[in-house]
Amino acid sequence: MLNIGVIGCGAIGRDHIRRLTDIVPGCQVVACADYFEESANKVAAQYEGMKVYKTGEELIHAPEVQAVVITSSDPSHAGYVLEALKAGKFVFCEKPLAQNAGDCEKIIAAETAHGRRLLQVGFMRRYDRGYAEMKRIIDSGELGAPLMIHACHRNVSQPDGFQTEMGVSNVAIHELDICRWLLGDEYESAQVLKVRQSACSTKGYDNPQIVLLETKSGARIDVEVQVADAYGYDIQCQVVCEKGTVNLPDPYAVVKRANASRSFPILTDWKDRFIEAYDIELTHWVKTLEEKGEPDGPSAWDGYAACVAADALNRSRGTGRFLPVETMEKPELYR
Ligand SMILES: NC(=O)c1ccc[n+]([C@@H]2O[C@H](COP(=O)([O-])OP(=O)(O)OC[C@H]3O[C@@H](n4cnc5c(N)ncnc54)[C@H](O)[C@@H]3O)[C@@H](O)[C@H]2O)c1
Ligand SMILES: O[C@H]1[C@H](O)[C@@H](O)[C@H](O)[C@@H](O)[C@H]1O
Repeated sequence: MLNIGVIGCGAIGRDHIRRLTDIVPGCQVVACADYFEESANKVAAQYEGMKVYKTGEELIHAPEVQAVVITSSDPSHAGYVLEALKAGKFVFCEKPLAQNAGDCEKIIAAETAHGRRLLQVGFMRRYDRGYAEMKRIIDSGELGAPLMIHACHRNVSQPDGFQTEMGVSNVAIHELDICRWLLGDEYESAQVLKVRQSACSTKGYDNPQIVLLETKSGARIDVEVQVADAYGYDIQCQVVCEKGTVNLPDPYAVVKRANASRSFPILTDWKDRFIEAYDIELTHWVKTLEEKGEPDGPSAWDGYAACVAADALNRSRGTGRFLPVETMEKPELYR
């Protein structure tokens, strides 16, 4: 039985605690912490024997905690990951791995010093059945080489404090990971464009933005990033290959026929849209720790590659130019 401590008791922290308790076999959440102690106390009160720590650092070093799940806000990720690696503990960190590529490099240095993997990054889309089937078809070669990806990432709205850069570093970071995974390719250059702005966002951040990427093999990717669309949580992805295309399926929904129309609901929350992917992701994580003694899901290198692209995109804003996406040499541990 793997004893887990969770740092961050907000939306996804609570959701992961629920699934680690009710769905995922072979583990239990024994501790939690949150910047607002009250949030952690409220969560712990719902689960028997769950201990609350005042700080994330105390939780990481608690002797009963064997693995740490980081679900606190983006700026806190790198510090907690480094602390967990210092303690030699397994760590699952929600995306993004860090706020910039430089912090990811520190994490890579800390993990490679151990000589084995301890960290997995929460790029759960790799565990979604739709994306997995798209990858299987692309990898089979039956459609020839992939040439282009057209994707879009639409959220209903954003909380206060959301900023333009987060449209890339927090939101499109999922596409930055899934596109290089689908194509088995790396990025060469990147540019973000501002387009005609939507009246749905009046809070000072750019919406929509278009993320453009070119890969090393010359494939082109465009991602519409709409962080306040006022209608639903809508994730689309089409990979165009030489001899055909593959599309991400829409989530299961019953079609209703009434009042002279056919209709089906569109989800509004990422929790529901990727519920199965999160379940599979964390089940796989716990299973591999138990069976192999280390994780095999998205690595520090994957977290880093996405952050390098995100940094280039955010630097490109307003320049009208594609900027190079340059990574350091890939350490042996991640090959
Ligand atoms: N993989 C996914 O699809 C997915 C989905 C949602 C969120 N996330 C990621 O998970 C993280 C949390 O997102 P959320 O939607 O739950 O946000 P949230 O705001 O609902 O929750 C964040 C929680 O972290 C706490 N917190 C903030 N700074 C902290 C610190 N330094 N130490 C301890 N606790 C701290 C806050 O008090 C809050 O309770 C974000 O990094 C986000 O990018 C990933
Ligand atoms: O933190 C969330 C989460 O990662 C969702 O999957 C994404 O769609 C949202 O845009 C983001 O804010």
